[in-house]
Amino acid sequence: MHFTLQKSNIAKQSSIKITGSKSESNRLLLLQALYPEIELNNVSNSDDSNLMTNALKSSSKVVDIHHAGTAMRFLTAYFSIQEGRETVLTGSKRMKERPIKILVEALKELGAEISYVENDGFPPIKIIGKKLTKNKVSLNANVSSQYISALLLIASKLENGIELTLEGEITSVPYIKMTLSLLDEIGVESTFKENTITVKPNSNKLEPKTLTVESDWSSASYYFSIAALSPVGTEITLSSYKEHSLQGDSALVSIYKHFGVSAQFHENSVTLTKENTTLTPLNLDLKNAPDIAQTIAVTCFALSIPCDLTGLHTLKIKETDRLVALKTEIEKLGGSVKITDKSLHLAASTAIKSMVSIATYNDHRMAMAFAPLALKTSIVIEDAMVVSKSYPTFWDDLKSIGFQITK
Ligand SMILES: O=C(O)C1=C[C@@H](OP(=O)(O)O)[C@@H](O)[C@H](O)C1
Ligand SMILES: C=C(OP(=O)(O)O)C(=O)O
Repeated sequence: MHFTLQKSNIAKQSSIKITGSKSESNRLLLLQALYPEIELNNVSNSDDSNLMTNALKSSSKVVDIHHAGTAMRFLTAYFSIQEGRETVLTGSKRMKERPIKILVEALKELGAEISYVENDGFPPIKIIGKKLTKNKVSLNANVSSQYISALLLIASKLENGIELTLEGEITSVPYIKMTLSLLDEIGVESTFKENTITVKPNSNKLEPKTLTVESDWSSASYYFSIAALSPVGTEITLSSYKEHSLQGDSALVSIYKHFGVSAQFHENSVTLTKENTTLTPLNLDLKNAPDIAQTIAVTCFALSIPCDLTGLHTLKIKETDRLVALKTEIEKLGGSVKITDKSLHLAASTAIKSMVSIATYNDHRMAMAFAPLALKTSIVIEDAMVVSKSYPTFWDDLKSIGFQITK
């Protein structure tokens, strides 16, 4: 279903409650399956987290996780240690193009039994659950941190824990640190020194504990963009957020100062305020926060600021090739974009074309990143319900702050 967003003005003051982080949720759901004494609050209502919950409960042989990358990678590790169980883990057409070989090889090095059902190196995969007895493994850390988090999440259930050597430049580091912090919160010990991570085994029950998932910072990015495109004095309050987050995308707070957006934290929320600022070109390395690249590129386009975004080598294996998708859609709107396989250069724009129809390529972040442009001009977002992958109430929330949206 396509949505038309008429050129809109938003309320001077508004507030939004955003669902729990899908990254934290999908880690904690897996840990809860391993350690049922954990209780969770504010779990994400995203498709990806619902798919994770259902997959962990499912006893069927074929488990389909659709577009959910974290679920695919984390469950590959999880089913590898479900002794005696045979599982075929599959996903959407796009999931079958997202590489998994590095993780599969690492698990096999630990003793896992995994084979490819269709194409070598890609889902679907057949996993025969086993007791994994080895504990030392090394893997290339430059393709996806999700492979590393997957191994870390099951590590404490291995007889000897894990000693992981990370080769090459480590990408998306905050997501690895998030995994280790959550292990620490539930009482599993680990170390991360230089390029080696160790996790201690723990076959015992843990102290019963309730953990509250912080709301999703990647979802918050769209409100940083909205604030940046709004008149000076506009305030948007988002909950539930804290100043010291486990989520690397909380780097938004410092990044969006560049666009005149300040963030004040309260007990359980953060207020974004648009302030007067002089706009200058932006140079940014996003290897630690790849999911906010689309939001930032569109903010720059809307504000006519040239930008150079680097560290984007993981974008081409996400829900779509996000570099190509960004270039194609920004150029439809009148912008000029150059891409390599790891960077994006946006020239200063002159005008934004009106009523352009933005294709979303089964990528929630394409839909959400382009939506703030409605503060500048009318725009159509194709297949708008794609947002449910991470943020099902996105359009209702935009309406509640003043966006005029029709089907
Ligand atoms: O571990 C996680 O929760 C995630 C890690 C990142 O992936 P990569 O490590 O593949 O960049 C990120 O893009 C994804 O949305 C969520
Ligand atoms: C890349 C993403 O998700 P995943 O890799 O888990 O599919 C995302 O949410 O932007």
